[in-house]
Amino acid sequence: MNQGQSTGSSDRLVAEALSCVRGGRILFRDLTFALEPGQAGLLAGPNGVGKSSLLRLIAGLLKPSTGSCIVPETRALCDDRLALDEHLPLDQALRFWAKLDGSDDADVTAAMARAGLSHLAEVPVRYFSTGQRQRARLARTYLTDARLWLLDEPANGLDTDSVARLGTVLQDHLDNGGIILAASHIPLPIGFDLTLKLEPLEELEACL
Ligand SMILES: Nc1ncnc2c1ncn2[C@@H]1O[C@H](COP(=O)(O)OP(=O)(O)OP(=O)(O)O)[C@@H](O)[C@H]1O
Repeated sequence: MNQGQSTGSSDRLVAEALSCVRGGRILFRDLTFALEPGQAGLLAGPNGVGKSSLLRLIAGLLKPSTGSCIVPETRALCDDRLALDEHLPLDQALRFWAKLDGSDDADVTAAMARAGLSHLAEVPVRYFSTGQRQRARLARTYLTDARLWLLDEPANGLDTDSVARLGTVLQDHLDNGGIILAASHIPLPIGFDLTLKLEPLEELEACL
């Protein structure tokens, strides 16, 4: 097997001939694409086709089976894992990460406002509803100053107003030179420069 790499950093996201095998199955092969600062890419395709795997691979959490990837040095992955201490009120849970990221209290306040969660700052995260938890995940992403945002179903559980608010924040990120790669079954209210439609492959066995 030709082991792939996820190495190098730049202002751009460049994926070269990426392939991914999981559980003995080829999910995708020879995927090549690039996103420039200010550009957004949409990952589409049916359940289980490998969208989340591709995001994790670009985040550096999975190794490609073949190919390589050059990514901005700072990247944030927002997926269904809630990396916040559920026993803490939201503002304290976010402050924990702010300290590690070198952000300050004003950044925490701004991230909560952008996620529409200012009124829940003092509520323990464990009491949050489905949509509020999703907005808390997004607030954690907004708190980073990562150039590349990797968003896995960012609109899951959001009401109409929250989807619109998400669109505003995503557009701000692009306008500031950020890059977004998002997997979403729900239409997101931003323009995409690139759509990658992943198709199920026939092979049941890895043969890379
Ligand atoms: N840790 C793992 N080990 C083995 N196989 C895995 C692992 N995680 C995911 N898979 C498999 O990889 C395939 C792709 O999963 P992935 O979550 O990337 O799909 P997806 O396109 O994001 O799907 P969805 O639209 O349902 O979110 C699935 O068949 C899944 O069972």
